[in-house]
Amino acid sequence: MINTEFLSFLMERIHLLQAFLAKTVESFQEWVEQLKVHRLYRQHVLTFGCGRGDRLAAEPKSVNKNRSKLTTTELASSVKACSPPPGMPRLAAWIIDSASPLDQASKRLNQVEKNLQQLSLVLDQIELASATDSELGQNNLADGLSPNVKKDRKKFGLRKKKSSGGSWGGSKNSHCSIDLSNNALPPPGSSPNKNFEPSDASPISTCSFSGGLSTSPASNNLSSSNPTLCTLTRPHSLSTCSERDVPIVDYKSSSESQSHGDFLALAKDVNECLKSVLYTLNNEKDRLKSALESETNIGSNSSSAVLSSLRSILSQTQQQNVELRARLNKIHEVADVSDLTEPKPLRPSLSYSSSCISQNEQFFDAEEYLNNTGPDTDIVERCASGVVETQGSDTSSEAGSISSEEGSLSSENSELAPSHYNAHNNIDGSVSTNMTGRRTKLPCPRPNTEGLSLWNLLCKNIGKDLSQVSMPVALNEPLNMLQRMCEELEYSELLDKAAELTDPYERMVHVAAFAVSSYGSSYYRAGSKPFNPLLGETYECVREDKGFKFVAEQVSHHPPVSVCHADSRNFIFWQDVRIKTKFWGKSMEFQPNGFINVRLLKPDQKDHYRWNKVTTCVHNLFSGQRWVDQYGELKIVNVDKNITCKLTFVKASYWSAKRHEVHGVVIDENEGKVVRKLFGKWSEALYCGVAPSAKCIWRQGTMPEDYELYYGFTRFAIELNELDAESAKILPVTDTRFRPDQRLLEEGDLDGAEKLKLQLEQAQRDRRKRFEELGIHHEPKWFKRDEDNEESWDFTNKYWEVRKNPGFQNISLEALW
Ligand SMILES: CC(C)CCC[C@@H](C)[C@H]1CC[C@H]2[C@@H]3CC=C4C[C@@H](O)CC[C@]4(C)[C@H]3CC[C@]12C
Repeated sequence: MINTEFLSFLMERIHLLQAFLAKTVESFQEWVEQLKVHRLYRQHVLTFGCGRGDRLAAEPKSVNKNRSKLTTTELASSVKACSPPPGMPRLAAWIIDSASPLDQASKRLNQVEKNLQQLSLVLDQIELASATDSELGQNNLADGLSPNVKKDRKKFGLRKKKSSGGSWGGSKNSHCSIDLSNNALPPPGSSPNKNFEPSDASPISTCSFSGGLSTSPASNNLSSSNPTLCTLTRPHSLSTCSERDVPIVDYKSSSESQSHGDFLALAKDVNECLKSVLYTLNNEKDRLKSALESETNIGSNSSSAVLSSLRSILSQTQQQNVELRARLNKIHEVADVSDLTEPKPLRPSLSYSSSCISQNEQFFDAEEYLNNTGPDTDIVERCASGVVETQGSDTSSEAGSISSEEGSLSSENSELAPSHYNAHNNIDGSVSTNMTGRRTKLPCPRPNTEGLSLWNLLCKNIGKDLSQVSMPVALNEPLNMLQRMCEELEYSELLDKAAELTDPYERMVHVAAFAVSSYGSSYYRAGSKPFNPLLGETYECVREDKGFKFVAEQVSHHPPVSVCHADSRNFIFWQDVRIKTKFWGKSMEFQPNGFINVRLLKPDQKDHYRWNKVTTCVHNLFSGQRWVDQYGELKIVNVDKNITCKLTFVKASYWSAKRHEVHGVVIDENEGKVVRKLFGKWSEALYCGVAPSAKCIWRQGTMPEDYELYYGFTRFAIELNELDAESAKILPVTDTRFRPDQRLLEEGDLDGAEKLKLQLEQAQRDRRKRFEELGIHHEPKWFKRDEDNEESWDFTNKYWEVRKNPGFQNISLEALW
């Protein structure tokens, strides 16, 4: 009775165990699958990098599906194929190392499942036997086993076990010891190596078997229903497992007792296997945990290493910066600029460009000395609003910088103005100045001209002379044509250098570089046009640092003609500019007529150079991205020495990537041979000779900070319209610096500028009318027509005489505004 109870109890436990195991196996296998996928993903990451790893990670389902079809061996071999290189992260190493134990554990669980099925069959047998025993009350064979069972037991290596006390007998009440409790297992979280060691060093080898037995008809059924079981063998390792802790149930030489023996052997196997699996899992869990921890540490360590190296680089750079500043200050202190002081003592000058020719000056960056006061947001907002109208176009001049191989600089200084007063300071009252007191920034950035329809304007004026068409002031830059002519002297050092040279060819080379340099800054100025000067308007620029004084006057309104004259110890420069404009639809061409003249004063007075201007073209008129091109032939003639220089400005072509190219030759016309070769870019530099040994004669200077926001002005251009208190007392009222609409534009007051501009233009028309009615012909104040050449204008030098004595304040000048 007890026996039956015990059996049913056992049955119940086994079913429970089976159900539990079925679930466990299922979820374990699921987990193993997931792990496999993850392992593969990590392998991909290791092999191909994160990009592909991510891709894999993005398709976990498909990977999972595909991968689940792989056998464990395939997986293991694929893992081996991608073995991590030495020094790879611990996590990666774990992924690869864990492949084999986990696969084994998975196999073992499968086995356990099968064993449980066997157990249940054996139990059925036992039940059957005990029922038969009790019902028929008869014993079977003497040893309690059928011949078949005996055979099978031999075959599978199963044998009866003795109890721990050595007795073969035992109580029927003895417990079956399929120990599912955790007692024999390591406590959670403990290291399996320390706390739990299976009998064999390798948990895999301990129980890598599959059990299978049958003696009874039931087991025969089993064999036939599951043929694999018949072929399964029990390895010797089982004996290792089964030597210990086997609970003995003593049955008196009956088939039942033998079945019990089988049952116990199987149960013990299951127990050992489960222990081993648990061990493996715990082991792997711990290893995974420590791998993860170490990787996290490595990650944080490496990022902190990067941070600390960045910090040290930063501190080094700061140190270098401090040293550089100190050096610059020293340079500045010892810089000798006295030799530039002619009429009055000269203040230290600041550089504008990348290089210059002067020997005893050194380059230092004006920005180091900034007071740094930019326009505030208020001004910017004002700039962005309002659209005004302006008039016509014109010529102007620009300059870049010079360079020589020795390294040089171009510099500027102020006109003796001791105070930094600017009659039209920044709106917020601040002035950004450099060391000499000259400003380094315009008071306001260029207004936003989006939405300005140039197209409508041009359509309305088709057929008209565009120089006479009034254009919105928003299209203007706060400089006029007279000032742009002065801008051509930015690289006047080239002329100083030319004057020093005794070789006439070299002198020509430097004059040619000066001619090219005047186009340099126009590269940045496609966006806006200079103001048209009013008739009688003048502009003077005294640059003691550069050693020249310049004066210009608007001598004609119809057609607009601007003339200028500059004096220096080393040269005289003069030119008259009339611009012919052609509108081509999307682009506009400007052809300045007239000549530019330079006379080098050293070593003799007979070195006169004259040249024409090439065509300037503004492309993409109606889109924001206007760009400038220069093309044509520029011929410089040395009138006195019969030496010429022919320069070609190559037109930008759709078919070529080359832009802004200039090349040319210096020809000794007396001998009819090329004596020098020149090449370069008008926006960059001009070289003499043959590459790669060519010598750089001129290089465009660096642009100031935020130049795009400030009309693309160079530092030299920024200073041209500056008005300080002292100059304000000296200058004639006709000087451009007093022109109010241009000043308002500079300050960002578009509405005010527009209104004033219209008023001034109207006043000019009225004046003209009045003069015509009175029969008075306008006579330029400071220039007179060349008697031999109607088109040409001579400077009378009266301007400087009157300036000196009695002073412009003491003579009456026509009020233009
Ligand atoms: C519709 C608008 C925006 C057109 C703008 C036209 C501007 C960019 C044009 C008009 C007249 C042109 C100037 C004409 C003459 C000279 C003299 C030369 O030695 C250098 C280039 C320079 C100074 C040109 C620069 C570009 C220029 C200023």
